[in-house]
Amino acid sequence: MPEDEFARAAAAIAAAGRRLDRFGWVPATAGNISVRLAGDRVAITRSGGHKGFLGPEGVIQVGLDGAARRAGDRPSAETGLHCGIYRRHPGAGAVLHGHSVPATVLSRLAGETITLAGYELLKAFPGLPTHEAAVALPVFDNDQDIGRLQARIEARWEAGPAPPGYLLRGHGIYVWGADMPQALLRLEAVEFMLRCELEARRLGP
Ligand SMILES: CSCCC(=O)C(=O)COP(=O)(O)O
Ligand SMILES: [Zn+2]
Repeated sequence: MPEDEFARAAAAIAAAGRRLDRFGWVPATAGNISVRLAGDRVAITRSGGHKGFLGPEGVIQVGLDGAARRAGDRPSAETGLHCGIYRRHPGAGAVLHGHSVPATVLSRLAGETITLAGYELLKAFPGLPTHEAAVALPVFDNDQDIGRLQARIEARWEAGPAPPGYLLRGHGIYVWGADMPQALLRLEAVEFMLRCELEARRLGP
């Protein structure tokens, strides 16, 4: 029943918000979280709420075009990025966006990618059975025009295979998975590796 599906998705989103908040990845009202629903619908956080304290009204429904299903609802300002992921990657079932210190700082220092290599936790990414592999996370310049930003992201996806995540310069990170547990696992793995990269830079050569 669609209402049960939405209630389950809203509960998973609220639990994920509490988890991201515990790590300090959604300061102030930063971050947004979504789950794909049947029938080209998406459950997504309302804009402007604290993602660590999501109540029953904190999650709403949009279509895959990003439009709110209920008049007057204001979905996340970054809904277009979530819907862009679901449209392009049919296997995506949940999307997480956070503003951690490592993602924010490293994306400011990076070029077009951040390469994570030699970490055991790379195994959390699809198709990487050993720690000897590498993942090149795309880094896009931030843009308040979400449609324009999404067009640049799609152009990158058109250019070839890309990992299930990217960074926005000086802003934060997007990661997705087949479902919420997989999205959380990937986000935690990549955040751990970004923290290691930041720590290594502090220590110097
Ligand atoms: C207060 S953070 C600025 C907006 C942002 O980047 C974000 O992640 C939260 O926006 P939302 O509309 O999803 O609350
Ligand atoms: Zn954001």
